[in-house]
Amino acid sequence: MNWDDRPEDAAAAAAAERLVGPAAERLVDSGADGEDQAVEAALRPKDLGEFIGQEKVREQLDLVLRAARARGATADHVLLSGAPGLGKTTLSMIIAAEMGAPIRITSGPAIQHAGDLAAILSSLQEGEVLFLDEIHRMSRPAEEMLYMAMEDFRVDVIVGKGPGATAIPLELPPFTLVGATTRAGLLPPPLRDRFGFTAHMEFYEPAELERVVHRSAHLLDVEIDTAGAAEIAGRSRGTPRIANRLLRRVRDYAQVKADGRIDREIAGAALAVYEVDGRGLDRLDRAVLEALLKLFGGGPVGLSTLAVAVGEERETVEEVAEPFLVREGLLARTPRGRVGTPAAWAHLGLTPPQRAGGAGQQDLFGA
Ligand SMILES: Nc1ncnc2c1ncn2[C@@H]1O[C@H](COP(=O)(O)OP(=O)(O)OP(=O)(O)O)[C@@H](O)[C@H]1O
Repeated sequence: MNWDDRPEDAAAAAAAERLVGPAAERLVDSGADGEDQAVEAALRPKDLGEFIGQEKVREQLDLVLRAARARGATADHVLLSGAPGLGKTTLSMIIAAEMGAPIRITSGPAIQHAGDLAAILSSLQEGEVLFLDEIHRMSRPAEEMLYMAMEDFRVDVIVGKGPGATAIPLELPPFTLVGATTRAGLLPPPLRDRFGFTAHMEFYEPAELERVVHRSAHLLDVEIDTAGAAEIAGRSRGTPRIANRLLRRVRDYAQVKADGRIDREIAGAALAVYEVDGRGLDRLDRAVLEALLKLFGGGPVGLSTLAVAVGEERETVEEVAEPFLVREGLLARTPRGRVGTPAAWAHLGLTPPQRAGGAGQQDLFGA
């Protein structure tokens, strides 16, 4: 039996108190929203020197780009993998800027037919950077066309249908493909192998995010002290996009409730209004943890049951709340279901129940 779907659990949970409503717009979502896109353009670092953190990636990329420039060649294709909001788009723009090349931006889902890709590729200028976001979501035929384009700078355009169809080879100017993906493991090996340089982007350390916050505050003309920046950085879930978004909300608060300057107290008070706690958990994250600990004694409990208890879709809990909770060591996915860790009990200020025979919560992790 799949422990996530036990009907008795679902029934029990359905009767349980609903802790929250549907997932609202989340301040701590690492994806971009409309407002972000406009501000992000202004806040993006323009060259590798301005790009904060990711030391190894920066060092390696710097070598790749310098060497290409020295040879007067187009840079090798680059694959960037990592969670949303860590700076993949920013890096692709930096690659273009460092190479003195124009950039074309598109995404996997936008390329459903090989013809869409052929149209883009055939209109590239020599040396141009093609940024393909969510490259793992491209259609199969487009992907196959991309193999040849990356390797030989050539595509075969199929004209006609059925037995009369002919392939017309089309020469392409040399270009640099920068592919971005949140799931490098989903890329077929033939595609992965065609990238000359692959970089995995890690979540940022609090000290790095503090620098991101200081830099953005400076660009937005906001006064902020070290403690205020640290407060925002600590709640930003390792993600520059979230740090920038929280900074903007704290700025609003500081303007309305104080004199516009941000310190630890103002940052803390502002983020309390937006229900982002000291560790970066928001209302949904805490609702999941609270249900897990308070309603189900810390688990193990099936995912569907947990989702019903918080009044959310199973996918929302699994894809939106859980990855961060797991990363933070607050929730564990065990074969018997979800379990709250000792750190989760501590974070919510609750005491774990003693199990029969004196077994504590930790014993569940061996399941
Ligand atoms: N290393 C960094 N230093 C300073 N700011 C950064 C850094 N990385 C990202 N940012 C800022 O974070 C925001 C989001 O970055 P970006 O759009 O590049 O992320 P992404 O990984 O492409 O996200 P997605 O996968 O959702 O497209 C931008 O405003 C950018 O300026």
